[in-house]
Amino acid sequence: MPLPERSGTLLIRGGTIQTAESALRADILVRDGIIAAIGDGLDTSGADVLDAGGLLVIPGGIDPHTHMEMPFMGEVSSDDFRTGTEAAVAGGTTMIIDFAIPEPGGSLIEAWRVWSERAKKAVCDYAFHVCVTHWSASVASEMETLVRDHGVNSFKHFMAYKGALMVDDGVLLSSVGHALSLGALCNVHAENGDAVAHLQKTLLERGITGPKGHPLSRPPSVEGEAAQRIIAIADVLGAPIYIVHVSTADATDAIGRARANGQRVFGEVLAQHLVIDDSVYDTDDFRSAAAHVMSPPFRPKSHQAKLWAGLANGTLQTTATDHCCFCAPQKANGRDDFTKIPNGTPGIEDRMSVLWHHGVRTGRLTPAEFVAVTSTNTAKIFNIHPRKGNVSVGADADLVLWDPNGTRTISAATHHQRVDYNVFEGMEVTGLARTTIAGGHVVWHENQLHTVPGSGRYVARPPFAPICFPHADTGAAG
Ligand SMILES: NC(=O)NCCC(=O)O
Ligand SMILES: [Zn+2]
Ligand SMILES: [Zn+2]
Repeated sequence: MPLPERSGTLLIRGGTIQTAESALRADILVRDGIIAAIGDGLDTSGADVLDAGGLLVIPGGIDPHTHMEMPFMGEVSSDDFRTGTEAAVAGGTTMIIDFAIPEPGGSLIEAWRVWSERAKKAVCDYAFHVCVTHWSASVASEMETLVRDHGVNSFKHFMAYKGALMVDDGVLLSSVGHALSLGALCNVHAENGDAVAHLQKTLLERGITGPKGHPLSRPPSVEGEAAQRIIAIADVLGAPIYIVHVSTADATDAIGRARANGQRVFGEVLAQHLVIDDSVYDTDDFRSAAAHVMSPPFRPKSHQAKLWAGLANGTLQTTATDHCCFCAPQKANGRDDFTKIPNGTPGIEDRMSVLWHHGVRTGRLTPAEFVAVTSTNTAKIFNIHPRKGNVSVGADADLVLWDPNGTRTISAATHHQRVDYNVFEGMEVTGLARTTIAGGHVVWHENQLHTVPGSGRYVARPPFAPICFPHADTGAAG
């Protein structure tokens, strides 16, 4: 089928609309980037037609955790906002939330400006969590400005990376408490950074300098302890909290207990952690082992069942990729010292297929749950629903014509990510994006990109997401 012109009006005909709630056979009329009508027998004069026969029409994926062109560990991650978002749309993701990270001791607003400049070449919509890496009166005041004037409703904290991004409990208490008063949600990378630093030192002293030392320096209990600690801090303050890249049974259980007690704790899991285990470090091939160095590291396989169950039973709500690419020459910085290997793995192009193949096709997730954990729940938690993560009249036309039976083999040889390996290399997956529509325009169709750098828009996110701040939603005293 030929590619429709960028005419502004598009009819998606013959598909089954799959949302997080239901499946419905209906056509969709898109006008000026917005879903204008849903139904049969729509007035479609002048519209370009996309045939969705045999396909599902789903909300475009939202990846709430990416790091495009991020300076980190002496390098800059290799996918920029153009290449990274092109890879995103090729895989059915139409929005990312990246992280603006201040210089040490620096301004949060300046970081937001720097990242806004970098993101101007994005081909799909984007937003930023802003990182809090230190505490002062000016940080508090900048958080307020970011929420009020810049559409930021989430702040990120690292409990790991001692001597760089890590914050202590005092900073966490101040920041989470302040964010609560602003109606903003705090994100946390939960690993005990002191324990990691201690174990790294001990391992190096014992002569363990290769990538095998990486998982040994970050055992599951390091994540479990930090998850419990931030949950306790949030409980003390009565604040919601969002834990990024949950990789262990330990942290999943901690979130489950907190939620059972009524705490608003949200958990994110990465596509990579769901299907790849720690056997990737069990090799003397430095390049291959270093390629898999990310934090938290890949875990013993036994953790994966808990992560999948967490997604299915609602303990974990979102899936992400922590897309953070470093090529082999960058990873080689740590050839003689695993603590110097830039941490991060790619994933943005393959998250949706991996989730469909290993989630839906195995019966772990229903198609509705797939939509919930790939877009809708993220849109609700970060307060951009129903504009995003949704197929309804008035919503943004970020849509994917999803082929539930289409098959492809994942490979760095064919992917669009600007990185020289793929952690899912050779994996044959069923379920793929035939066509991706971002902001009403076809950006991926029949295996071809049709993107326009700069067509992505910044998405301002208002504070007090109802799912995080139910008191604010009802008007009751909080
Ligand atoms: N995850 C990772 O290894 N790199 C990116 C930074 C972070 O999210 O911790
Ligand atoms: Zn992290
Ligand atoms: Zn990250």
